[in-house]
Amino acid sequence: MPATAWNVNFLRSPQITATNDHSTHALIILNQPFSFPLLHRLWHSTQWHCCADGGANRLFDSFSDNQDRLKFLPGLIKGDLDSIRPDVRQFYEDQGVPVVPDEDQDSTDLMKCVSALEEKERAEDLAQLHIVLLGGLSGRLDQTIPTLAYLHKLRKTRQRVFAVTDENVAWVLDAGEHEIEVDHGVLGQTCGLLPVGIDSTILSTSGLKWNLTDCPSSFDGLVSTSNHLVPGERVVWIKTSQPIWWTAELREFPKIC
Ligand SMILES: Nc1ncnc2c1ncn2[C@@H]1O[C@H](COP(=O)(O)OP(=O)(O)OP(=O)(O)O)[C@@H](O)[C@H]1O
Ligand SMILES: Cc1ncc(C[n+]2csc(CCO)c2C)c(N)n1
Repeated sequence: MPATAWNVNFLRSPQITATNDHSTHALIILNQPFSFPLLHRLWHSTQWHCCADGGANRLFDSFSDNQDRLKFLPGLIKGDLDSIRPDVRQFYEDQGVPVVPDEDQDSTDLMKCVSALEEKERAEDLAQLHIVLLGGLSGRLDQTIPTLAYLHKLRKTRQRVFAVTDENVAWVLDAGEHEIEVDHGVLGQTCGLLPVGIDSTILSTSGLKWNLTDCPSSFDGLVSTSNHLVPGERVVWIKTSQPIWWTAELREFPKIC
């Protein structure tokens, strides 16, 4: 099997990459803090925008006036709607944004948004969009670990699902070989390979400061944390016998005036 190629071009400045193909990604905004530069960048590199319940409050609060708010209207707000504020709900409903309640108490608001995306893909006969989650890696542990678990499950049915915060971009690498294109303008130095949700894996890598060769990794043994990308290296190669979480540090994006 050839190595799976990965890039995080959706995090690059649209000015740098006119080739940024925003028509292939969906953004799901979760209820966790994020900076405006990160939102701005992700918004413009994604085609469909969905807020998971209280994620709508975060989007709304990213702007000081309605004129700017109107430039960032999501395609959908979905969840059990116990977190969205009444004023935020009213504002988006007035703009014609569908605010869809789903009372299911066995699935999270994130899961409800992914189901909505899948319904949209079916209804519009779309090719699968790559999913970008804004948030989901920090905050309450009983929300964070389910995000880690959910992306493990999604890898079986979705091609690409990324979780992005101001500090990290992370995703699950399936068993096999991967080549990650490293954009040093977007990614910081630090990265990790985290054996979450598996008993153990056998890892080999190149392009990192601390490389591994056929090395077992597990919670009982080695976890590659605080590893480094090597300046000048354009590709990280990873071979893993089991799915593994890959995480890389993000550089701070420039302020938007
Ligand atoms: N404190 C948190 N820490 C980490 N992630 C969070 C946190 N709060 C919310 N999220 C993420 O944002 C999504 C929307 O959250 P929201 O606050 O609207 O609803 P919730 O009622 O707390 O979450 P849920 O209904 O999904 O259990 C959640 O599904 C979860 O993925
Ligand atoms: C074993 C088990 N644990 C917790 C919940 C609660 N729960 C999980 S997702 C969700 C919806 C939140 O919007 C709620 C309330 C459950 N159903 N089953």
